[in-house]
Amino acid sequence: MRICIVGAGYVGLTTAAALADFGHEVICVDMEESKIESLRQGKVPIYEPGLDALINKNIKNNTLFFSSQVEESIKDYPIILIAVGTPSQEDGSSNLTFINQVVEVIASTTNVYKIIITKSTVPPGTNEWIHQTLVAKGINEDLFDVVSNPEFLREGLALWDLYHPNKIVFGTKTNRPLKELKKLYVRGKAPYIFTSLTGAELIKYASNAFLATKISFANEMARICDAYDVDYADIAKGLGTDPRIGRYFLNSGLGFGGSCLPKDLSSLKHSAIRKNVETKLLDAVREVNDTQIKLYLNKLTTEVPDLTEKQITVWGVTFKPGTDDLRSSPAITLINKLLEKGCRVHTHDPMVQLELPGVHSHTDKYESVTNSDALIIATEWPQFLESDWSEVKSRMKGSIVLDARNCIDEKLVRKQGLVYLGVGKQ
Ligand SMILES: NC(=O)c1ccc[n+]([C@@H]2O[C@H](COP(=O)([O-])OP(=O)(O)OC[C@H]3O[C@@H](n4cnc5c(N)ncnc54)[C@H](O)[C@@H]3O)[C@@H](O)[C@H]2O)c1
Ligand SMILES: O=c1ccn([C@@H]2O[C@H](COP(=O)(O)OP(=O)(O)O[C@H]3O[C@H](CO)[C@@H](O)[C@H](O)[C@H]3O)[C@@H](O)[C@H]2O)c(=O)[nH]1
Repeated sequence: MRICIVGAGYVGLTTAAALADFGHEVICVDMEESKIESLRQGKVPIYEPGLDALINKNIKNNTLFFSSQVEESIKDYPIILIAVGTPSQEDGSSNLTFINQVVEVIASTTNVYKIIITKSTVPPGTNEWIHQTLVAKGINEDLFDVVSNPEFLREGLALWDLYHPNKIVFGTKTNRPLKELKKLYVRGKAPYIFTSLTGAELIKYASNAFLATKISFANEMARICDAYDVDYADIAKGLGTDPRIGRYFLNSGLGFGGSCLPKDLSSLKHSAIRKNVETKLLDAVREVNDTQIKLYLNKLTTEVPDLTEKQITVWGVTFKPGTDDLRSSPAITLINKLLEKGCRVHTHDPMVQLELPGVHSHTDKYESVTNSDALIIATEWPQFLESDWSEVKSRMKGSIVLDARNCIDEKLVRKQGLVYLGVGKQ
């Protein structure tokens, strides 16, 4: 099949590489010319394991192309897959400017039948709106089908997820595009979930809201464990053995960040309010998450009451391990709070040299702790788990290790005479 993917961001690029590898002819277009230019030369602007090699393989095989001629490509291709960003607005609702731009182009260029697939995460009612807008702009309903096909990939594991989906969701208005849609992906044993346009949109929001709920539940349980001197890891293990609960997404720590969970939670709340539906649970999930950083900072100030002029090292700045993505990273929020309190902040991250005023970034993790009063682990990169704690101790001025992802073996840290702090970790 010939597919035009609009948006060469995280989802656009990973999906383009996978679909080209599945045997389709794929063109990935973006309005950012410099991005397209470097992609044409095989330079991939994001870090995702395996993506660089896959993109270059497909470019060589002539199955994957890049272009900044957005309009021409949309006109030329029979299947349009929209993967543009849908960022949060100040009130928490989704900014649909980029979706609107693409719909405008589709409306002005469609004169033969097209399947228009929305992969971007969009609020309930958006795909219905796309359909109605095209009709209102004079495009005959015989000339298009709108499909809501949300994406569930995780950053850092994006290609694995695209090759091994656990479900494929298609929201449609009619059965007409189904035959073509079934040729799109490698499905394995994943079930198809066929639903309405709005049903598919809500499956995506419900998934991310549920994952966020699990994390906030874990964080609240860790607070209770802390108060009762119980190790939360035991609780997570106990909970996780029940298949009705499952062990995934029960790790406590600084809370959830990234480009999706916080944004989608806010957008879902906004969509509910627009229909006068109360969101007490979603509000509580957000509240717990918003107070996690304060909780860890309070833990730190029990040992270091005045943080002014203290040198604090933060290990891990990305929103989770395995990515270079800093979008809504809890580590960055933490760093900004430390700067506000007058700390001198040093950082180390295996992927990112942080460029932030007032922050000293180091490529070497041991060098980053030299003369520091405290070390905070903000992202659970595997490299941190295997640290030489005697080396850390010998370089630090102070002795506090605040494990804000509950990922370090506290016995190894304490053995070196360091003070180990965690929430729900004794
Ligand atoms: N990042 C993820 O892990 C992930 C996973 C599942 C779903 N999603 C959803 O997928 C969507 C895209 O996310 P992302 O992280 O890939 O976004 P992104 O911001 O990384 O990339 C979006 C790209 O779209 C381009 N673009 C915007 N408007 C355009 C236009 N009119 N024409 C051509 N190009 C245009 C931008 O230049 C940018 O390169 C969002 O709705 C997001 O919620 C993201
Ligand atoms: O037990 C856990 C698991 C995760 N997190 C945090 O939650 C955030 C999100 O993690 P994750 O869900 O792995 O990252 P994303 O790559 O943003 O993926 C989510 O968001 C995507 C975009 O919508 C969806 O496609 C994915 O299915 C969904 O997992 C990160 O800050 C993690 O540190 C925890 O605090 N505890």
